[in-house]
Amino acid sequence: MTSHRVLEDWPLWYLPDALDGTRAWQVFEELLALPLWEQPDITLFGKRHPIPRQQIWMGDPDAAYRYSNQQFIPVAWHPTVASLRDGMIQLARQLLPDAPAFNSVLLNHYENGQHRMGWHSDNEPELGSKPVIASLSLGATRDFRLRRADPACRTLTPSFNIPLEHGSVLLMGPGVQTDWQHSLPPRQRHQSPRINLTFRHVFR
Ligand SMILES: O=C(O)CCC(=O)C(=O)O
Ligand SMILES: [Fe+2]
Repeated sequence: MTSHRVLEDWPLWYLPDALDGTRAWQVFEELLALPLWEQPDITLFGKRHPIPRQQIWMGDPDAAYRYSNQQFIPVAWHPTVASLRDGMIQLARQLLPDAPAFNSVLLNHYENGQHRMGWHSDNEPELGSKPVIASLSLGATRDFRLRRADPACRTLTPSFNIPLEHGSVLLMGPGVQTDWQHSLPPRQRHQSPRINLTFRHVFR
């Protein structure tokens, strides 16, 4: 499998053909049809807004997760997602032999180019101090943007985009969530849907 090391000093890899294209489209259609997608409200500066995307938390029953001040109890593993999880654990361990077994996944559905995700790091305490996250992308290619978490570092290390293609995996290893932030900026001209799955290990 092809893997590109994205950064010299951090364990970040891009694997463009992690999932075979035909299987990836089958999975995409299957996940798109799940009756589980939700668009919860978040509170920003005291005002409630629906999040600009749809999501599903899936995982082991005790892998509860806090996100944007809300507690999410994961829904049970869908068999297709469980089999993707097993593949992602194997893949992660090829590059990071100590990678933990993923026990939860956040699925995001970006219906069109207006759907997006703002700057953040996945550094919630339940992910531990050295999170390993495998991010699988399906459907439309969208730019994933990275910038240094410390604003003082941003002049020396500029922000950059990685276009995440259908069937690709971005593997983020220890340190990436500490030193970097990421976002999925809106792209007005992109109208087709995308699904992203970030496999995580939640400590409990
Ligand atoms: O959709 C993406 O590629 C990013 C998703 C993400 O950053 C997250 O779920 O934490
Ligand atoms: Fe993230």
